[in-house]
Amino acid sequence: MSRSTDTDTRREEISSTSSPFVDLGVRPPLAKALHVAFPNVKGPTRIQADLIPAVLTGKDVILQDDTGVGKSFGLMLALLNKTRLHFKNAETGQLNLKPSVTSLLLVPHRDLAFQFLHWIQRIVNASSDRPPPLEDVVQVLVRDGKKHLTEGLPLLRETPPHILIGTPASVLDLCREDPHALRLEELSSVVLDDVDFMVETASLEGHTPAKRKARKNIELHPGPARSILTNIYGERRQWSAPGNPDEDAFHTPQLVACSATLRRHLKYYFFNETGLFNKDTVKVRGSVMGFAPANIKEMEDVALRQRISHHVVVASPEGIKNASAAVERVETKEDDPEPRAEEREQGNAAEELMTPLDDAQMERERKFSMLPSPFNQDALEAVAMAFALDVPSVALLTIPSDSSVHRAVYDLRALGVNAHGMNLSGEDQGKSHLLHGGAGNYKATPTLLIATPATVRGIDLPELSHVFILGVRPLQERATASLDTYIHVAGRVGRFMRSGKVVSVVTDEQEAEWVGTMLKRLGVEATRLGYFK
Ligand SMILES: Nc1ncnc2c1ncn2[C@@H]1O[C@H](COP(=O)(O)OP(=O)(O)OP(=O)(O)O)[C@@H](O)[C@H]1O
Repeated sequence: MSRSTDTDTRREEISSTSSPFVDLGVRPPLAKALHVAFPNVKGPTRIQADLIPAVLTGKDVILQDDTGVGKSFGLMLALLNKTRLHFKNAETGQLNLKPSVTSLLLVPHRDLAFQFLHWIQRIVNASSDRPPPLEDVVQVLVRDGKKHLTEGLPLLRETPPHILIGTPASVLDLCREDPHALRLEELSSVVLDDVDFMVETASLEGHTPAKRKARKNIELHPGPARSILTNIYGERRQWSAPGNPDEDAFHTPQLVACSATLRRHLKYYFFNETGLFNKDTVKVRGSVMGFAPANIKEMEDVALRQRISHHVVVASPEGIKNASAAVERVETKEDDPEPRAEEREQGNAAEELMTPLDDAQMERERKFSMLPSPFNQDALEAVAMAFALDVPSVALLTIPSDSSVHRAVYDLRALGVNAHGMNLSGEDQGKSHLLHGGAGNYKATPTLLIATPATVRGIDLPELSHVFILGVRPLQERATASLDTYIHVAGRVGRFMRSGKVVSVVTDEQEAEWVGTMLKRLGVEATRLGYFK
């Protein structure tokens, strides 16, 4: 007789109760596996209650809501719930016995692909005592040397998964290598999470030479996501023209696009310029692009923006201090006590607070020790100090996209920080923090994960309490893009009732002022950190 486990008991308990997800159209076995895998997910968030049924209708969906409200998680559930697709045999016209890829989920970077993979893996493992092989359900295709072609492509041909998750560049590589492997136009759905980062568009306003050049540039170099979309949907406008007798015979996959930031020019591209979206597209929209709540009653699942505090710290040879415009913080009873140094003062030597590096990283360390650092050392010291005083478990540091993550890791480790480049397929680099239960886990060695703004979009690390941002200044020329970047980077904290701090580290008051202006546009102001002057 087999021993019963906690998971078995939980599955039995759940089988006798109905799930609010079932009311949205989620099949009971999936709802049951969801509750076993994610016991904290008791019911849908407000946006999921709209989004899941919308995706399940099969119509096109455009979705916009704040960061951290469950958009990606809801998309994953809807895609898992879809009926498995079988392509028709091109010669006989009969449905193939072997199932095909049902949905293609395009994401802007590899770590988001791995995050989805981990979520799905957890649900698959909870689905039964003998779960199906993971590769039947989901596969990830990211550029990793040529591995996506030498290993990913043969696996995809042999075992087409229900959901294929990939970056646009890797999917385009695959389609060029073997145009028949994926049969893009026959898929059931194509989903773009964080679409604005994958499909580049330029502002429609203004006819300055710089703006004209930006628009021309996009035309000449459309980028992989645009190429894939044109490939699949390029003829849609022509076929869906009113009065076209063949309109119904023309199948294209459902198109779903989602982000917290959807600017007007992107919508124009989708609806007016290209006609990629169908005319009966469902628009799912929550609160949009700001940190100030529009309506307090609606804040229940809108990531509780008040719980993110924003800080601007000026680091210079004269010392580290709060920006002069920063205001005193008004304490609320939910606020975390600060600083947290006492939780960290367990008598640990600095070395014990470091998790080891792998061989490649060690080799890099040796090289870096011979070269001067490109980073402002005052700024790094400010990060190191705030990390030591205030971070209980995990923090994130974003550095400008043209800087070296490896070098930042090296420099911060030299300052005693347990720093790692973020890589959600590696344990110390983030994977182990992906599925943890959230705040309160102070036992693990505190870790600072380092990444560029582009590679943190959509990432959800439940224990994350702090985001440090270095190098806001280079983004100045493109104010709207900078604002969107800030929204996505800052949105890694303050998710699902958790609090969090966003600390922009700048090197002079002028830069601090610029950040202050940007915060004003978001409806918030910088508050002082108690442990800096
Ligand atoms: N219904 C739910 N109940 C409780 N927690 C949930 C629910 N749905 C999602 N979550 C959790 O909320 C977190 C954020 O979800 P998700 O990443 O989907 O947000 P998002 O809106 O896509 O954010 P972003 O715009 O930053 O990508 C995840 O940790 C997820 O496990």
